[in-house]
Amino acid sequence: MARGHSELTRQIYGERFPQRKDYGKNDDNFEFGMTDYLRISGMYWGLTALELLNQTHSTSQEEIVAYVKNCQDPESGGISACFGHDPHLLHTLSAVQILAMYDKLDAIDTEGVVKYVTALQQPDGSFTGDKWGEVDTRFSFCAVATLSLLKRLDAIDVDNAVKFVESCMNFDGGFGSRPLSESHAGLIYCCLGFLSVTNRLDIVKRDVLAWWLCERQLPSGGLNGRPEKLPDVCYSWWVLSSLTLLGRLHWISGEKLKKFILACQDTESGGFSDRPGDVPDPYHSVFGLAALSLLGQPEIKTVNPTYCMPQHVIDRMQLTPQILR
Ligand SMILES: COc1ccc(S(=O)(=O)N2Cc3cc(C#N)ccc3N(Cc3cncn3C)C[C@H]2Cc2ccccc2)cc1
Ligand SMILES: [Zn+2]
Repeated sequence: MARGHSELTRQIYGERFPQRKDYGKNDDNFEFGMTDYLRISGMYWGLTALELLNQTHSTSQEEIVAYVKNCQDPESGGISACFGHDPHLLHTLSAVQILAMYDKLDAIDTEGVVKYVTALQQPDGSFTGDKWGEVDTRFSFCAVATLSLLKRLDAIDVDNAVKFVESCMNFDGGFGSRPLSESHAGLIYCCLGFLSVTNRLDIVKRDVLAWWLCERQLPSGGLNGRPEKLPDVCYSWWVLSSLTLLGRLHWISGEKLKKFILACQDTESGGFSDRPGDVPDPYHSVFGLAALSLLGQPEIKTVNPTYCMPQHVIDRMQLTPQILR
């Protein structure tokens, strides 16, 4: 099993390794400034990793909730990665996931979030990521995941949103960013997560897609995101969660994959990197842990394959995203 839980905690907060990457409160250091653009998502990655490890964290929930609240744009209702940045669907979802984990959704203007998400739906059913207009199936998932966590899926045209995602399905059963875009494991997870939330997994070519997904496994045991690409720990999550939603997790070798994921854990800090020997980070740490959870690692709490959040949070919220058995 992954080395000490507290080592990963230190990796994320850097308290015991000041010379190492400090993701902590030291807001005048270089890394802190250079990661402003992803801060609230970085918080979701780090805090979810700690929740899956059943670790309390050194930063108080009140401080975290206050930070998230401060990132909500009063005008649009959207939430940004960092105070003063533009709101975006990616970060709005991360913010709602964090608050849902702590049962503190009432700390923000939830109707403002509903207004922001609803305003991003396009006539063809798709969603843009923000006001600058980039359409991507990633944002379809962010939209319905956010609204379902707020119990407000009624605010959008779900049937039209499903029609757009269905239009992005390829001959290989996979999905891309937009119609006719190449299949990619990350987008397949987003589209299956979208269909799981909207209870429309019936439209998927189940075994054609499951076959494409299990062919992501390489001799190293690791998974890649597209044919001919290198393995990467974050694809462990995208592919495994997708196979779990399809009821086909057993189509890959869990033992070989577990060996690859553990080979990516940094022996000094406890964090996970994309590939063995690379620098660890909170993103690959949470997706490595979440993948190990799907593989049944007993020391890690059960993760929900649709939301990438602790299952006990989804249960408390009485959410029942569709999963094919
Ligand atoms: C280190 O250069 C980067 C490059 C991009 C980004 S990013 O745009 O914010 N982002 C999130 C991300 C976070 C971290 C961490 N900590 C590290 C990487 C990484 N990538 C890049 C990556 C991951 N696997 C291989 N690659 C090259 C994905 C990317 C896109 C994404 C955003 C949100 C949700 C899912 C995926 C951040 C850092
Ligand atoms: Zn990666």
